Amino acid sequence: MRIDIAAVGRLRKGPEAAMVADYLDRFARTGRSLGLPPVALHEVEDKRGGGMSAEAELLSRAIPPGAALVVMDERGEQPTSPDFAGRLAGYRDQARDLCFVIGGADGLDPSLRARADWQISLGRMVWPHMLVRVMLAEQLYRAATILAGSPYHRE
Ligand SMILES: C[S@@+](CC[C@H](N)C(=O)[O-])C[C@H]1O[C@@H](n2cnc3c(N)ncnc32)[C@H](O)[C@@H]1O
Repeated sequence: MRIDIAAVGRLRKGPEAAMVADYLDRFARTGRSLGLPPVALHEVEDKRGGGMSAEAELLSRAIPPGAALVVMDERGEQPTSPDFAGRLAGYRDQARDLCFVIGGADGLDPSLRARADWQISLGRMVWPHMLVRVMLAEQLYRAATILAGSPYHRE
């Protein structure tokens, strides 16, 4: 199994980058004994102003063939953290690769959303894509702690 995040935009050094790195590092350490691999982050940038369709093309190249496509979108399903952890464990148990996709300022091209295996919403409000990276990284770490039975997550 591999886990990737494909995201539009380059995250410069700063608080969001530090938080993403910290949560992904914690995920890697907690996930090791659970059979969960470290997350690889792929940033894509369309410098030609081609909009969502050009971004979709770049994102598609970053999605490993055969990986379950998990699109982050405010219109998606709103799983609980234990649900999210359970689904993550399910993909691991099937040895299925997983790729999370986060759009840019204009959002994700409908063609990408249409072929998603799962659309996850972090609430119905729209968040800046850099914060979505932080929240996704935190939820991955939280999921690993839930699967490990550690007391980080409390209901
Ligand atoms: C600034 S938002 C783009 C919003 C855009 N207006 C749209 O209609 O999609 C950038 C990206 O962050 C992610 N995002 C923003 N809010 C989200 C939410 N509530 N839940 C899940 N993902 C979200 C999505 O991947 C989105 O494409």
